[in-house]
Amino acid sequence: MGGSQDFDTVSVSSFGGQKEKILVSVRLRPLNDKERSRNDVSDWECINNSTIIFRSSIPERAMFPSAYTFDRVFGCESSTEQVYEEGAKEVALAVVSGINSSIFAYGQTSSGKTFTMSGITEYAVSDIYDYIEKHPEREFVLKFSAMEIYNEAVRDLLSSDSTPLRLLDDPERGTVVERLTEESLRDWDHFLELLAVCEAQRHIGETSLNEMSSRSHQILRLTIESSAREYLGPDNSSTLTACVNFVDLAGSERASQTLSAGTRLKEGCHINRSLLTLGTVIRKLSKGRSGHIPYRDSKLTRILQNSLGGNARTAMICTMSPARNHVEQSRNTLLFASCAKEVTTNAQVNAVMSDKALVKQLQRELARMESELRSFSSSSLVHSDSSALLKEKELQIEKVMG
Ligand SMILES: Nc1ncnc2c1ncn2[C@@H]1O[C@H](COP(=O)(O)OP(=O)(O)OP(=O)(O)O)[C@@H](O)[C@H]1O
Repeated sequence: MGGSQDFDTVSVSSFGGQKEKILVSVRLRPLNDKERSRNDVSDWECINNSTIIFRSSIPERAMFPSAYTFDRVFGCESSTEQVYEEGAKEVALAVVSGINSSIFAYGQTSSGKTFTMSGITEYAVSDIYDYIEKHPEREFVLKFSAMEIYNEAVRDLLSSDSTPLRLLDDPERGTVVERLTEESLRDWDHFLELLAVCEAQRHIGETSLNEMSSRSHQILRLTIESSAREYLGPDNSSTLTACVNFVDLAGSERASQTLSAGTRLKEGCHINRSLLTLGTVIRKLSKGRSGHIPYRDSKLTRILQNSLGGNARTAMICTMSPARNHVEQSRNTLLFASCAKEVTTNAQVNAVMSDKALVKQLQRELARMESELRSFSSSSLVHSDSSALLKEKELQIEKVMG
């Protein structure tokens, strides 16, 4: 297997920040055999590209809202490819331009999260390879890692060692998962091989741990670094780096109830803390940024802090069953989705500068300041300010070279 994530000797700077809302879609799956066999009926219908309505003749349901609007809604006839094209592609592919991105699947158990997310992951990585092929002037390095969070323990899905991994705080990169395997991707086939490894690792979990599939979160992460193959002058010497996360969340039944009522926080040992915290974080962010946002209360929200209101573009696909029997869960999913669409992120282009490029840039700044100092030497105030700045730049160069 590949090496683990290390702290690089590069500095990351972000520029070109753009505020935008999380792209929120809802996907309705068809009734499944089990639902049909118990004569369950479908209560939901997508009436156009962005509105889903509740159609029920039951009078006590009339008090609930009956129409919900999102960026996109997909009815049961929609293919995963369509969901990808219209609900995830633009966000996922931002990664090739140095912008972090995340695609989440949220919904109750067996609503179609894994079905949707595994398709989206493959379509996105295939498009990324297409993009790379069309840009021979740049050199791309792809790294893949995969983790699972179960009962607040983070596990490496590319390693047979199931020891929980620790989270560390890095001043530049935020939360880092210590010793997480990072495989350099050779090609598409290698990617499929690694997906199979993840699936097998998850499978072991499912048989040994009760309800693992719907109680755990899976994060597949592709990190892409790119730089121009030819030297195009000092201003183009930076490398772009960003990652895209494909997040298949735990089943939202139970946890989502706190989002609506805020009262069922104490569900004893069955609480999925990460999912509860995700609900709280999304609810608080949807009301604006005032007050404390409890990212640090769970592993999931710590690891994905940037994707939740930070430096990233984010798409959320909320999956639901159309069955009347699941109406409460479906409403909770729609409530979560409604909060998510109010959340704003601030995606930026991440440029990594090598030590060599950094020294060059500092030397250029130093030369500029020296010439400024000469022309303003008559003013003692400017002189003392500039001298201090010069000293600071010199120290920076010494530190980088040293
Ligand atoms: N849009 C869809 N069209 C056809 N079949 C679907 C669709 N969505 C889900 N399914 C089927 O429904 C079943 C449950 O889907 P899936 O495993 O993706 O659910 P899930 O939300 O990931 O569940 P869990 O939380 O338990 O892991 C699978 O057999 C899947 O193939």
